[in-house]
Amino acid sequence: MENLQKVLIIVNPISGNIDKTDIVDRIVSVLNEKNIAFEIYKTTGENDHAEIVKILDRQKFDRIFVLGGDGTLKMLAEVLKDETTAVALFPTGSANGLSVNLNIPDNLNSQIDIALGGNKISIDMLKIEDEICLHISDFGLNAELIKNYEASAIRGKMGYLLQSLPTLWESRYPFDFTIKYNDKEIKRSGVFLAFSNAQKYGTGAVVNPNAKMDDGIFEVLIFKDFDVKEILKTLSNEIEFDPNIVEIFPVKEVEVFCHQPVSFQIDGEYCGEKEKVSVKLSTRKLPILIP
Ligand SMILES: Nc1ncnc2c1ncn2[C@@H]1O[C@H](COP(=O)(O)OP(=O)(O)OP(=O)(O)O)[C@@H](O)[C@H]1O
Repeated sequence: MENLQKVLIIVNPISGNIDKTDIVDRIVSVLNEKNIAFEIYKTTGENDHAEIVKILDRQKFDRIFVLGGDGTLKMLAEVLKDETTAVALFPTGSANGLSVNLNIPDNLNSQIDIALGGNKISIDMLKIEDEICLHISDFGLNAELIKNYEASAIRGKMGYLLQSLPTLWESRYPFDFTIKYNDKEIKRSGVFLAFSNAQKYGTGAVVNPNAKMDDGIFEVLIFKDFDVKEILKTLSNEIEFDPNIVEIFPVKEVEVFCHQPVSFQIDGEYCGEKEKVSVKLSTRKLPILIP
């Protein structure tokens, strides 16, 4: 174990509808046993970016523990400028896509061991206009599903399942895209187009089987048709898609223009309908502790 002096613990009290008191108590008792100082910040949902910047400006932390979902982590990623402070995940959101991709276990003691251990990966982050994306962002059918899910009362996987048929029924797919990258311009039609730095969605569906989160590139994925056979492959561990249905290519920077406004999402948060987005690798990476 590195010589850890001080840890910042960021707790989102509402994420995933989970009471985190016992989790925090357990973490605190381990830190006390090991004589590691700590500070706890509870998010409020208002002004958290600015409050965390103030805390990080005031002092240096060796580690930051995050108890929340993808949204809480993304908020930290947007303000954490010091790439030597590694982040530990305690996945407690309704969507924990990054933890799923990094194989963070469910067991709290294992999570604490990882958080205090020395195994790290510095993941690439995507910059989409002014926002950070940590794993997958997309145009089309999946973003429409997230929009309908956010408007419904039922959370979790069942909530997504219940919204899947109405989403398919109402969708105006296929969507027409013009994609500009590496001085090329191509036109494609598809049910969804994703920018992906990760292999899977938080639900576990594998859409970008060969992705590496720290390789300095990300992938553009286009599902050209609503093909049940190819969609079922995302739920298995099969890693070869039919190239006539699924096109995947690596980029460092890309611009996508839609021929009409299309639903768009970043890391599971619906962002409205958009006609154009520019995506590039962030100049910063995010160091995360892994098993
Ligand atoms: N104390 C709080 N009260 C209400 N909202 C909060 C609070 N703290 C953080 N938030 C909100 O929590 C969201 C981030 O939650 P996160 O994505 O980490 O977990 P989640 O369970 O996946 O949440 P969601 O179901 O809303 O996506 C942000 O929208 C943030 O504004």
